[in-house]
Amino acid sequence: MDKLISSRCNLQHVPDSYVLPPESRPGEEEFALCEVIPVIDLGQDRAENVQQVLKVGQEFGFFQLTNHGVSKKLMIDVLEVAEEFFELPIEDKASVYSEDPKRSCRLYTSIDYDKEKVHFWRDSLRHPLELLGKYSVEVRKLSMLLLELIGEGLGQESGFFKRGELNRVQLMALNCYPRPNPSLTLGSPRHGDVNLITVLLQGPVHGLQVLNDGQWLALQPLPDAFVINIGLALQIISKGKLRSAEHRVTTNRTSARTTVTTFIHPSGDCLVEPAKVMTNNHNPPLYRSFLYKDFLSTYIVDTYEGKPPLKRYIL
Ligand SMILES: O=C(O)CCC(=O)C(=O)O
Ligand SMILES: [Fe+2]
Repeated sequence: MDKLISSRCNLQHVPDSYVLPPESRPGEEEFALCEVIPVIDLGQDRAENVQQVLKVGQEFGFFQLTNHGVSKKLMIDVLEVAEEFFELPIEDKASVYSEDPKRSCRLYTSIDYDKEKVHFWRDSLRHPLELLGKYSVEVRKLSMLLLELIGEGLGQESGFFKRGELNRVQLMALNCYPRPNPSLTLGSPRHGDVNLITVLLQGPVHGLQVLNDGQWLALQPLPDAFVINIGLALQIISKGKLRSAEHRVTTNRTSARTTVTTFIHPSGDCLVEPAKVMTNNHNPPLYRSFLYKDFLSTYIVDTYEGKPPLKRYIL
C-alpha cells in the first residue's frame, strides 16, 4: 500500500528499485513529438475509412482517431475521475489495493511488485466502476465499429468479430504516471498488447512512444482523439496483415500523466487462429491455433523474460 507512487508526496528522485539497467532506460534526450503517426477521421466515407484503417494497421499498428462519436465532455469527465481517484487520501485507496495479479478488480503499482527485479513508475486501477459505465458502453460501440471496418477490409463477412467469443471481454484501467521524468525509469516497459484492439484516452501530457523501424516515436497527444492500437491476437487473426506495434511509456518531467485504457479481449476459451479467408493452400497459416487463456499465460512469462511472445506459436 505504501508502495503506491501516487500517494508519496513530492517525490523528486526515483528510488533505486525503479532504476532500469542502462540499456533499457529511455535516456536523457527529449524525444521530439512525432507527427508521422497517422490520424484517421472517422467522419469520412466508410469505404475510405476501411482502407485507411487497414493501411495504417499494416504500416504502424497505431493511429489516433478523431470524429469518433464519443462526446468530448464524457472524455474530459472520465480523465477527471481518474485524476481525482489517484489524488484520494491513502486510507480511501486502501480498500481496493491488492498485490494479487489474478484479481481483475484492483489498485496496484508497477506490474508485479513482489516478483519483478525493477519496478515501473505507474499506479493503476482496474475496476468496473459504475461511474465509468457510460464511457465503457460508448468505447465498446466504437471498438466494435473499428473491428467491423477491419473485418470488412480483411474480406470477412459482416459481423465476423461480433460472433462467438472473439470480443467477449472488455477491461478498463485508469493509470497514473507521476512526475518527475528521471530518464532512469519507465512507466511501462516495451511491450505489444496481447488483446485484439486497445482504445487509449490520454490528456494533453505526452509519454507514449511507439517502436517503428527500430526507432522510438513519441506520440503527440491530439485534443479529443483516441489512440488506437492493434493487439497480438488481431495480428494472428489477420495473419500478420495488421501488426501489433511495440510501445512503452516514459514519465513526464513537469506533469503527472493520467490515462484510461480499454482493452477488447477474446474470452479465455476462445480458439485464436487466422481467419479462414486469410489462409489457403498457397497461404498456409503462420502460427498454430491456441486457446486465448493459454496465450495469456505464455505472454506474461515471455514478456517478463524479454522474449517475443508469438515466437513459440510460429509453425
Ligand atoms: O498509458 C499509456 O499511455 C499506455 C499504456 C499501455 O500501453 C498499456 O497499458 O498497455
Ligand atoms: Fe500497451
